[in-house]
Amino acid sequence: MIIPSITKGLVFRSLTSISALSCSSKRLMASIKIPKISELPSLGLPLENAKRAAAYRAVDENLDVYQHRVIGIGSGSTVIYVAERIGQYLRDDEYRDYVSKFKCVATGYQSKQLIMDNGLTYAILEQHPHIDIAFDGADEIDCNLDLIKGGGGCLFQEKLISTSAKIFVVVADTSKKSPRRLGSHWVQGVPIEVVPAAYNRVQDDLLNLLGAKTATLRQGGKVKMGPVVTDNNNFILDTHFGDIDDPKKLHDNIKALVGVVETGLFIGNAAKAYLGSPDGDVLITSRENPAELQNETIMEQ
Ligand SMILES: O=C[C@H](O)[C@H](O)[C@H](O)COP(=O)(O)O
Repeated sequence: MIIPSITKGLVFRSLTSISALSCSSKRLMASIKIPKISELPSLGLPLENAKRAAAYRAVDENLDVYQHRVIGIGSGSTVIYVAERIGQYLRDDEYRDYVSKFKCVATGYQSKQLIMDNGLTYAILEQHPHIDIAFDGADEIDCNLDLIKGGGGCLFQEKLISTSAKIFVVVADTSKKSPRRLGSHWVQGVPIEVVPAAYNRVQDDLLNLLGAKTATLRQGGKVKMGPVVTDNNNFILDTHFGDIDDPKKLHDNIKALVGVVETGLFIGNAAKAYLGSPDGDVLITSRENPAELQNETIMEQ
């Protein structure tokens, strides 16, 4: 079992050094004590337990309630638990005065909703261009902490937010770990956001100039006839290259094509990744220690 990270994390360490707060506004919202990770009821679905474990640990161990002010909230099904955990801090009297001052910037429509649904303050990057910390999911994570993202179609704004953040923390379940090189797990292909008028031309260039095996215009399927349109009114080409030898070079080559807005290759900007398992264990890798497994034994030391 994982030791409850609330007793290990940044939040707790900071708490020990401050005295209790007083504020009349904190009575406006019903107070809860933040649930300990070790005491959380099962969500009934192993994958959801894994995602929640990763997200809660990532928040508890990296969010500095007393120092951080601008928070990036990513997209996807795992980051739901990040927003939920930060919302729990907001409802705890110990932290409310600090968390209520957070400005949360979103990577798309879904994350804007998550921010508001959890009672947090939504803000825009134009007003808050310097993000203290950002949390986001990933579709594949390699041993260098390079990522494929954009499975949910949010890659451009995700890159904007994650590269504007001093600390970028990835949250995912362990199935997202790349078995070999990037591209070997997320075989649906690297998502590439393109200007609609250029999608044919970019598709040809990907196949003929950059050696893509497939470059498929993402379709809405049953929920929307025709191509998926991103939050930025663009299209997405899911482009499979097989195992990617040099993700940075491939990213640079794709970006050089006229009509490309952004790629789902996130190279060199994730500081840490939290990968949850259904039993609640969390594998933590960091840029300094890419292969390091910080399991329950290490956490107990
Ligand atoms: O466009 C979507 C994002 O890049 C997501 O962060 C990514 O697809 C991971 O999503 P999930 O947490 O649902 O696996």
